[in-house]
This record gives sequence, C-alpha cells and structure tokens, in this order.
Amino acid sequence: MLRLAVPNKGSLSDSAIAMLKEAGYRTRRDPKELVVTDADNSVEFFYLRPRDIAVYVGSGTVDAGITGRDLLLDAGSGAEEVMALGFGASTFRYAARPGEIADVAAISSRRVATSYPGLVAKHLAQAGVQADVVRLDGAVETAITLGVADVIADVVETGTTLRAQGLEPFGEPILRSEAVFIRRPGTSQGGAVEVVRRRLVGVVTARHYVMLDYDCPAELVQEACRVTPGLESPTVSPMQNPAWLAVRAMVPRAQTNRVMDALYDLGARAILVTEISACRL
Ligand SMILES: Nc1ncnc2c1ncn2[C@@H]1O[C@H](COP(=O)(O)OP(=O)(O)OP(=O)(O)O)[C@@H](O)[C@H]1O
Ligand SMILES: O=P(O)(O)OC[C@H]1O[C@H](OP(=O)(O)OP(=O)(O)O)[C@H](O)[C@@H]1O
Ligand SMILES: [Mg+2]
Repeated sequence: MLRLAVPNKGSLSDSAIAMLKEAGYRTRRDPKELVVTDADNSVEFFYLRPRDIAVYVGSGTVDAGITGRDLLLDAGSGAEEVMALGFGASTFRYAARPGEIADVAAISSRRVATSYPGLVAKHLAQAGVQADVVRLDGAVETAITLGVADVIADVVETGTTLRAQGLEPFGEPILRSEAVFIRRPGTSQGGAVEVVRRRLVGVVTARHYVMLDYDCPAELVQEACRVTPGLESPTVSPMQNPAWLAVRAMVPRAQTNRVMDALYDLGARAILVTEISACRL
C-alpha cells in the first residue's frame, strides 16, 4: 500500500483534506483519526504535523505527502517537490522595527528569531551574512518586543500579525510558499505516487478552468478559436444550421468574463460556462 502524509492541523490541513476528497480518496471523519486506510485505492493516509511530513517523506517512512514549500526547504530532507497545489499561499520574510534594518546585509551580527532555522541559516549563508539564529516554536513576532531578537523571519500571509506588533518587512521575500505535493526520489512506489499526482493535477486543473461552449458564425471560427485555444485545441462541431458552428474549450476561470466579452463582440452567441468537476489531462 502507498503511504501518504496529510497535515493533521494548521493552515494547510482543511484544504489538503478537501483536495484529497475531491481526488476521490477516503478522508478522516473525525479530527482525532490519525491513520485512515483507503482500501479501494490502496492508500494508507497518515495525519501528521506538516513540519514533520517533509522529514518522514525524506527518510522514506512514508512515500509522499502534502506540506508547505517553506517547511520542505526548512527540513532540508531528501524529499522533493512534485507539484504546487494552489492553496496555503504565503511569503516568508524578514521584518524588524520600522527604519531599523534596511536590507539583508544589515542583519550582520544581529539576532534573528524564527521557527524556520534551516531556511533562514541557508538564506543568510547564501547572502554571506553572519548572524545569530534564535529558534522559537511560534509567536515569533513578539521576540523583538521581548528583547530576544532584533529581526524576525516568519510566514506572512495578510501582514496583520506584523502590523499588530509594529513591525515592517524589509528586503525581498526569502521565499514564496504554498502547499506542495512531495515525494522521496527513487521511492519503490513511484507508479502509485504518479497516480496520486495525476489525480491532484486533475483537481487543480478542474478548479483553475471552466468549460466554455458557444455558437459561432462559421466564417469567424478561426478568429474565435484564437480567443479560446483550449488545452490541446478547441472542439468544433457542426450545427443543424450550416452557417453556424458549435465550439467547446477550456478557459482559465479568472479570464472567463473577459473571454465571453471578446467572443460576444466577435459575433458568438449562446455563450455558456459550466464547472468542470474532475478531469484527467
Ligand atoms: N497565515 C498563515 N500562518 C501560518 N502558516 C501559513 C499561513 N498561511 C499559509 N501557511 C503555511 O502553512 C504552513 C504552516 O503550517 P503549520 O500547521 O505548521 O502552522 P500553522 O498554520 O501556523 O499552525 P499552528 O501554528 O497552529 O500549528 C506553512 O507552509 C505556511 O507557509
Ligand atoms: O500575515 P498574517 O495573516 O498575520 O499571518 C501570519 C502569521 O500567522 C501565523 O501565526 P499563527 O497564528 O499560526 O501563530 P504561531 O506563530 O504560534 O504559529 C504565522 O506564524 C504568522 O505569525
Ligand atoms: Mg503557526
């Protein structure tokens, strides 16, 4: 059986579970359930802390899993990112009191508090900056107020926590993170991991695209197909009236209304949008 790790708590947990459910897997019924066997799909799910998932996958204790890119890089385990999952987006940034520290070079000889010491040590080393890294479990933003650090490096989503502590980010973000599907390179379960990957690609794509159908005057179909090129190529079908053709294509969800406007201006009519509930590309 394939062994897959899923975040049991925290920012990534609910969305990861929802995505696996959409991909047709059995998920836990109770937050206290830590192991779930999906016999139909030959997968055993282990509900673990996202921080530990990269370590378990890297060591081969489990074959693959879902965690944050920042946690994967912090662990420095042998696990590798297979694909981004499109949720749990955040940046990882340095912050300090306003005007106190201008850039990464100015961190030199200062104390940096973080829950991601691996990630920060690597980043400072790459920048050629010597600093003391203070490892904390959480509530990192308070470290400056408490006088145990001059700089913090932490996850920033909305920036509300930083503002509430009177801190400001500085320098370029160290990292742009989101939830990722990870695996151990060279796992003997490579084929089974690939099946999960294809299912997850199906969910991500179904969320990202809608299906567009429209009727198009036959002489305008080439132009209309340039507006909706689809993934491979749009499907063009005859209609009872030979002056018209029916066109069907996937369109990025975010562009739906812009594309509909363009098609309408061109002369297309009966433009319909439908949800894609699942797909395999
Ligand atoms: N607002 C957020 N706060 C923290 N982590 C976030 C946020 N948004 C996305 N993430 C991502 O979630 C992962 C951290 O999840 P984790 O469960 O370890 O911490 P958490 O969500 O802060 O939960 P807790 O601190 O309650 O244990 C990281 O990959 C991080 O980038
Ligand atoms: O930019 P924001 O939207 O404010 O989100 C980022 C904050 O949220 C998380 O903290 P959490 O509430 O999980 O507490 P923790 O520090 O104890 O993990 C994270 O560690 C940041 O502090
Ligand atoms: Mg947290």
